[in-house]
Amino acid sequence: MVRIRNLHFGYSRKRPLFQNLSLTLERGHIYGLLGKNGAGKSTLLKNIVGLAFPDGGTCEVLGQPAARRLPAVLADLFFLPEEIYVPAVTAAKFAEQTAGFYPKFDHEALAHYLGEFEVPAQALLTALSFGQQKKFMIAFALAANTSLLVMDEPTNGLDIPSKAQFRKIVATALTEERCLIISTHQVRDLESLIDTVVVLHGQRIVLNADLGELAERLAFATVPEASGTDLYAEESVRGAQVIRANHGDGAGRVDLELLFNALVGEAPALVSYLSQKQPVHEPAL
Ligand SMILES: Nc1ncnc2c1ncn2[C@@H]1O[C@H](COP(=O)(O)OP(=O)(O)OP(=O)(O)O)[C@@H](O)[C@H]1O
Repeated sequence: MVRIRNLHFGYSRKRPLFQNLSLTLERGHIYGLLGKNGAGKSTLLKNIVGLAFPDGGTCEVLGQPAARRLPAVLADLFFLPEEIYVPAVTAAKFAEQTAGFYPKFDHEALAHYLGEFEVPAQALLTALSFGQQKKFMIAFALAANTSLLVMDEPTNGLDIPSKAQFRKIVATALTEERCLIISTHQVRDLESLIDTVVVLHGQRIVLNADLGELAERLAFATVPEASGTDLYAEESVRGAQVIRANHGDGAGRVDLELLFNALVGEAPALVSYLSQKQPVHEPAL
């Protein structure tokens, strides 16, 4: 679905943002793209949807270079940017005017998602609050039913109940045919939604791993004191939060925030452990 090889990209030649970045994304998955502020998540998504062009390497989507922006590819791809702008029309009018760009658009699904999100369908979009506008656009993006759906920080501006609704609705929208990429720097927003975690750090992808596999290999715990064999430890008010090798104690829950902190903190023991038997699809760690 998305195949990036040795991508080089920078807004200026002096400050490359990506160097030799490789990433493969497949259908039937919800990917969570995590990275610190300024790591380049939005820029990577823009390369994927053909709004930024590689300086080197390749970025292919649906088998075509993304930068060519072929009509057949654009009809099967939806990009929801972080900043949204809506025209002064109702939801129904917007759908009438815009759905035609997406051959698989599902009007019934749009009505259903708007109902779930409690977005008034008869109001002018410009009269909605920012959070309601965002929920409208998320509903529209899901209803477009494209093979590739890319959402940049979709939970920004959503209140707590809406974030839970978001997770529920997105989970029901995934099919074997679709690939969803959701970027965020608010790691907790994606817990219990994504099945694969992708971490962007230091100009490259440092992790692209199935959460189930990670849960089998790693154990996350809060303990009174960290031990020397821990792969990563972080002090907290309740003791030490640690990541340990899971020696067959069954798969638990992956603490995404702790894992993320460890990877962007370049925890050498964890990086070395994960690279012993690669759960990642990229030669990054
Ligand atoms: N149009 C642009 N021109 C020049 N520099 C840019 C442009 N857009 C982004 N940048 C720079 O590229 C870097 C990565 O920005 P980007 O928005 O991709 O990061 P991000 O990981 O999405 O960050 P955040 O989590 O804060 O949204 C930042 O240093 C930013 O200042």
